[in-house]
Amino acid sequence: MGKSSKDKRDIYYRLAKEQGWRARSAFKLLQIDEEFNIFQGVNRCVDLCAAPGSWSQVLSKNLKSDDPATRPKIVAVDLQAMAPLPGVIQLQGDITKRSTAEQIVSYFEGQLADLVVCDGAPDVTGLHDMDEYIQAQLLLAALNITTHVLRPGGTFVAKIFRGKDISLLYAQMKVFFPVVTCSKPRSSRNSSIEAFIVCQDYTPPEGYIPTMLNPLLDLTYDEKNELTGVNRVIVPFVACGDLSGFDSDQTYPLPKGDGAEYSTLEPVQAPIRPPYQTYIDKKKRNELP
Ligand SMILES: C[S@@+](CC[C@H](N)C(=O)[O-])C[C@H]1O[C@@H](n2cnc3c(N)ncnc32)[C@H](O)[C@@H]1O
Repeated sequence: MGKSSKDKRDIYYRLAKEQGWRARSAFKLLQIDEEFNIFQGVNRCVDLCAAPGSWSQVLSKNLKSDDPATRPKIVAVDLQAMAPLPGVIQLQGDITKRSTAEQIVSYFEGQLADLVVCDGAPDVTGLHDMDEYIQAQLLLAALNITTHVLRPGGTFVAKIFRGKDISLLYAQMKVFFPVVTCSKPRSSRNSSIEAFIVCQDYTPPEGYIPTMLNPLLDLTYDEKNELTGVNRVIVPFVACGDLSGFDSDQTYPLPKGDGAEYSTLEPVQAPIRPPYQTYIDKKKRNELP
């Protein structure tokens, strides 16, 4: 018997079949709620990376609106289409794209969500560093959208991979949420580095203006749309490295591929490292433009 067929027969897989959940992941959200009570008082919710839709099912069944005349509003987003669910508005799109984020924001028509959940996972490549990196990018895209739609005091729950850079992600979440907890539901396989961060009491930094511009994720920003205020961080730029052999009053393009110009400072007496040595040799032989 192959490993995958054995895995599929675990208790949560069978329970999901019996109880009509679209995926065994439903139990992860249910168990997170058991521990953190995240559904209480939620009238509006966003389910990011929602397909095939078991988390949306859980939300649709468990959220109870304050006003019995209205259903809680749930917006579900995924790259893939998913079968319709009662009371769930679906949006097919990529959460790392600005246009998708804008559509989600527009669904809320100025009202803010009480809860944002994200069970996003890339197609795993098996290259752990790559998988962790893409997972972190999804998480940051989810956080970016969250800063637009979550009400102060609201909750954000997202899947993470507990890799070696996880403390950096925790630090990024702590900028926006005073209470950040890492949770591993029983239904999440022990063999997986998957876990969930439960970020509570959304409190953006004073003066923080949510922006769709995230240079990490969407390179379509331009000069007119520059980040401003506390969103704009300027770090010192320091040229370094061995510059011996360069004229102090001229600039030379870097070898092809670097896409930048290289300004010279005072020549320094230091051992010449190989890449520069080649460059300097070429310069001496007048082979450079
Ligand atoms: C583990 S599944 C989610 C399962 C879902 N929570 C459920 O309970 O049915 C991960 C989902 O993330 C989605 N996804 C991955 N990258 C995405 C992206 N950039 N934008 C939107 N969805 C994405 C995939 O299409 C996939 O459906």
